[in-house]
Amino acid sequence: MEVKARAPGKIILAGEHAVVHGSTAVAAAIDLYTYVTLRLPLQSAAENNDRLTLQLKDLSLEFSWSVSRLKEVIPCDSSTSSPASCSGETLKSIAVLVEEQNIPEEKIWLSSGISTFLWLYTSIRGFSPATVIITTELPYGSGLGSSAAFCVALTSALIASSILDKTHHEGWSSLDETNLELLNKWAFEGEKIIHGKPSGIDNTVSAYGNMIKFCSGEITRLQSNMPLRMLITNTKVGRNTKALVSGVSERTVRHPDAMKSVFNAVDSISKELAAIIQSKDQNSVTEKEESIKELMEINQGLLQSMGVSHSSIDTVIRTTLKHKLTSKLTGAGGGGCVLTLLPTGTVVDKVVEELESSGFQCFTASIGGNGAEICF
Ligand SMILES: Nc1ncnc2c1ncn2[C@@H]1O[C@H](COP(=O)(O)OP(=O)(O)OP(=O)(O)O)[C@@H](O)[C@H]1O
Ligand SMILES: C[C@@](O)(CCO)CC(=O)[O-]
Ligand SMILES: [Mg+2]
Repeated sequence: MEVKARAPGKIILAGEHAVVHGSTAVAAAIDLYTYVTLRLPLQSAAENNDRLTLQLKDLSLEFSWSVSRLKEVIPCDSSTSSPASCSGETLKSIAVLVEEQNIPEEKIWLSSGISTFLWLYTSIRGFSPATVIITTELPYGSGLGSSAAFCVALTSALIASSILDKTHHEGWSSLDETNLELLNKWAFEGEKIIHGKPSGIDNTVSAYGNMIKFCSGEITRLQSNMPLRMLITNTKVGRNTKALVSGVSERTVRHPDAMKSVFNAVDSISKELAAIIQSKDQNSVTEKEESIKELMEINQGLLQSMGVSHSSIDTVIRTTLKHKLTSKLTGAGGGGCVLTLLPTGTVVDKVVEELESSGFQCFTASIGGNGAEICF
């Protein structure tokens, strides 16, 4: 049997980092996906094939464990029908299984993803053989939610494999609300292994799609009433969300009052942004775009004060400003991707040429599309 699933990456329009500390944030799905194919052997063949294999196709990497080895190392009680956190002890056992795979040194950043794979797989499907093939259109570790798309797509495929009604649909179809809620909870637990202390916004927007306002786990789906175009520039500076999130937490412990004010300001920015995007009033689009521009500028300043910007991000901001365009980092920062608002009528050729001549990679993506989907 074969099940396919896909889940989108995201951009955060306002509120990253502060959202981890209880502020509101606004995020939208983008039309770049992570795809998972789950191949389960037929019952008769399962006896001869007792392996769980993970293929990361884009990286030409394959990892494989015998099911008996998994059973020997991973505590059995980790298999449960309702989403629960991976204990420190289980994570240590899983790390042993990951180390045995001798991941190439230059790809060692994959370790947390592979641990998450082993944990989600064995928790949801138990100790059974399968081949899981993963491909992605998202750059890894660049602020576009590659980790969340990975967790959501994987969990969608695992949950879909246990849905009994496998009526064949043409193409991709979404999951029902109950399964969406379930997979989102599992994906959040997976994100914890990769991010340490995620807010849950990335897995939620990847699971549900569209555009959302998110605050302390509360989701409000937003209906955009204006055109919103963003240029995405990948600085190609590698970074890791877990380290950046914990850096902000450490700063918060050192300066609780000052940081509280920063997080409050971000909360106001996100709420105002959500209101502008949803507003049906006939204010000219130009006026709304001017307000969004200013909010992005203030948000970027606050992200700078949280210590998560980077000289490469500053270069993108300066370059786009020469073309009268406003930018802010998106996702965890520290490098990664930068968003530039493209007001109606903007011609991007010149600014893209200048950014790319500095070694950055630019692209546009459609904002606010589908969430997790499956295909039998
Ligand atoms: N397709 C994938 N296959 C395996 N592991 C993946 C995949 N995508 C992401 N990961 C894991 O997620 C890690 C990157 O997650 P990280 O949260 O640091 O960045 P991001 O999710 O791209 O950006 P952000 O969290 O800022 O949106 C990788 O180092 C890897 O461990
Ligand atoms: C930096 C952060 O706010 C967003 C990463 O895309 C982390 C999180 O919310 O989990
Ligand atoms: Mg991430």
